[in-house]
Amino acid sequence: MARKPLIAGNWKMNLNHFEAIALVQKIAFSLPDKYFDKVDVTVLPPFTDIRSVQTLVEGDKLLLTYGAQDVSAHDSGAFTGEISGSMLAKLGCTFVVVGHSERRTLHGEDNDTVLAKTKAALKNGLTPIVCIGEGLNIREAGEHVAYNVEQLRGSLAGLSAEDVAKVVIAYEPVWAIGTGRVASASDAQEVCAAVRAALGELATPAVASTVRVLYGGSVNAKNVGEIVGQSDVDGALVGGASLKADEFATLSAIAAGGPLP
Ligand SMILES: O=C(CO)COP(=O)(O)O
Repeated sequence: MARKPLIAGNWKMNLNHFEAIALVQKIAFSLPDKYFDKVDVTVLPPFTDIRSVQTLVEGDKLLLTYGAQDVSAHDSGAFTGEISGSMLAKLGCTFVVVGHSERRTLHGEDNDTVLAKTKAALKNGLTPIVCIGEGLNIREAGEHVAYNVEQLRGSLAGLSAEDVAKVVIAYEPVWAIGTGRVASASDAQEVCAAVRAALGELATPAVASTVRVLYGGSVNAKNVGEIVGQSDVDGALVGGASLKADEFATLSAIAAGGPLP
């Protein structure tokens, strides 16, 4: 079954709400509506920008969507500093990133936490973009496929096939994030294909054939074409290049199959 590519811009901790509005306006201007038949485009700003992005997207009826970079595993209550899935849903978010390697590494999130956050997203009608990815030592030891499959299983453990059908997976090798060192297209394909096979076992092959599996790590307008050209890679989770409107629009257009805007 044909899967519509998804280009997701993870802004990380960059841009205040004024800057967010300017960037979304520029992306929308650079990427005419016709592209959205062939690619889904979403931006994932910091929490403090989301209300402003919502106002712009709804007010101007933009076709791009938006989401958040994290969600609490809890519904509400005494969790200082956390943001719940229902709060994000109320702001019209479509997606939420869970288990980004920066959260796994810098904030000690393990697969159980990622699973709890994935469930919190699903419970609130948000599409979780569940991130997995190996460090350099694992890649160099040649254990990357098994490692990623294990992380996937742990992060989705016990979900029904119906719920697995609602997630997006992002394979982001840690050594390729923000380093300029992009995995080769065949490296991306190797792990994304293994992810799809594992999804087939966790749910069913029919479900696995519908789930979008993204690649992330130093994606830009120059390399996105080859990466999303792989049969099991259905788009990209883009960091640095998502902060540049022209480049993000161009790489989204390439994922749509062109022409360039
Ligand atoms: O972590 C990433 C997206 O979530 C990738 O970041 P870069 O594209 O900056 O390498």
